[in-house]
Amino acid sequence: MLELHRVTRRFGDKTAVDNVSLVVSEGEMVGIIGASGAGKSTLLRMINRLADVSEGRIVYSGRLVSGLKGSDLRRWQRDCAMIFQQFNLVPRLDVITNVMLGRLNQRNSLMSLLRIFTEEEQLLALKALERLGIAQTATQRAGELSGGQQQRVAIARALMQGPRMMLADEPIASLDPRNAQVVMETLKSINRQDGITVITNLHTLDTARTYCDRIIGMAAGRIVFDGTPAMLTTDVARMIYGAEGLEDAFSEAMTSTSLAPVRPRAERASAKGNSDKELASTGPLSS
Ligand SMILES: Nc1ncnc2c1ncn2[C@@H]1O[C@H](COP(=O)(O)OP(=O)(O)OP(=O)(O)O)[C@@H](O)[C@H]1O
Repeated sequence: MLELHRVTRRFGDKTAVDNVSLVVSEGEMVGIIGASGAGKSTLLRMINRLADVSEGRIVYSGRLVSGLKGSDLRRWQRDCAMIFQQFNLVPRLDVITNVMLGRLNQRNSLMSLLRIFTEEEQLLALKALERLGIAQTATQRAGELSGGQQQRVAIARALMQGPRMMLADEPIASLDPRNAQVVMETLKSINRQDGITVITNLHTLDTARTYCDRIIGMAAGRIVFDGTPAMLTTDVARMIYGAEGLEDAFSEAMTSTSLAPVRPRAERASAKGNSDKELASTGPLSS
């Protein structure tokens, strides 16, 4: 169980996250929504300890995460994998090496420095890529892949860490609706099949509603809504986004997964371009 107790983060005189308390149970799939600047990224970054809390405590399974240092902190960051909007891969390295980099926290520094990976690690990386339907890209440079493929490589890298929790900071914000859908289905499958807790920041309401069991709404650094998708009415959305932000939250121009009803794989494969090849190879996750 992850617990946040009265967590605040300030940057100078700006309060990005304001007195947030929250409990997330093992195996939940939680979406965090809110207007730009609401504090969603800062909240996730504090959980992963990419940012420190200014006040308050973060506890996981009884351990004070917000106080961890050195190897304990590295172990936590391995248990609590994070993926980002911009994928954060090493573009000039091949895909499989990028995935194996997910093991860095678990190996000695000389082997890491020389990028020597064991056969077992290579097999694990291939398995992760296979699961995400992109094993055929293993030897390609990561920078040559489409955005949707790159995000799946990032998820494979996160899986290599053997995490207990996966944090995703706007994982679909740079993707077209169809790739966004594939990535969200992947996260859902990781949550359902592996029992990994997933907490993801999302821009649009429909995506949160479709994929998450629980939605947390933030505004001005505070939690203003915490409930099921069914409880997320238009009035609640107005409170989260403000009247002027509401249109954006529902906007089809923003990344949304609602525009792309899943078509049979064969149909998708016969459609145009690279992204369709990619979708044709996504395996059971995209079906
Ligand atoms: N490193 C930083 N230094 C100064 N201010 C920051 C920093 N990081 C975040 N902030 C500020 O804190 C507030 C919350 O930012 P945050 O990125 O957490 O919001 P967000 O809800 O994730 O927004 P977006 O959806 O645009 O990513 C914003 O006003 C932002 O400008």
